[in-house]
Amino acid sequence: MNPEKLLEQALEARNRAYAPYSHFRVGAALLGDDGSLHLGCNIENAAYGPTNCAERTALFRAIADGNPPRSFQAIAIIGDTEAPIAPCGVCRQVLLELCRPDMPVIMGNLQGEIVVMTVSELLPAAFTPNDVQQQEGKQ
Ligand SMILES: O=c1ccn([C@H]2C[C@H](O)[C@@H](CO)O2)c(=O)[nH]1
Ligand SMILES: [Zn+2]
Repeated sequence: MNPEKLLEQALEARNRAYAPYSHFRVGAALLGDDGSLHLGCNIENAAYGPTNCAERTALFRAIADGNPPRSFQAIAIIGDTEAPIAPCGVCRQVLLELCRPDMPVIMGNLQGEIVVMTVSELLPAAFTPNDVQQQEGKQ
């Protein structure tokens, strides 16, 4: 699937956003290695903190549906931003955990602008799953 088509799917997912506090709607579409599609939207909460971003909704949904970590081809994200929307820091850390570091993150906005960066480009000098696994080896 090309980046534009995956962004179209993310735009569909954006319609499902539950954002009564910020009114800022975000959609995400995660493409599996097997061609499966996993949609996510942001889901807000009156207590604010429990809010889940569109990216994490798509990722957690895919994992819960039985897709193994790092079995994804790409994720597209769309929001009504001036420049193509960039994932928040928490989502970057989750992307690094559950996706391959060279996986493309396709970022878009409603004007049709697109920026593509890899997961590791979005979170340089990261704390990684490997750092914890090395500690396990010392015990
Ligand atoms: O990349 C982003 C940035 C923000 N949000 C959501 C969180 C919150 O519901 C609203 C405003 O930050 O947008 C996302 O879902 N993804
Ligand atoms: Zn986020």
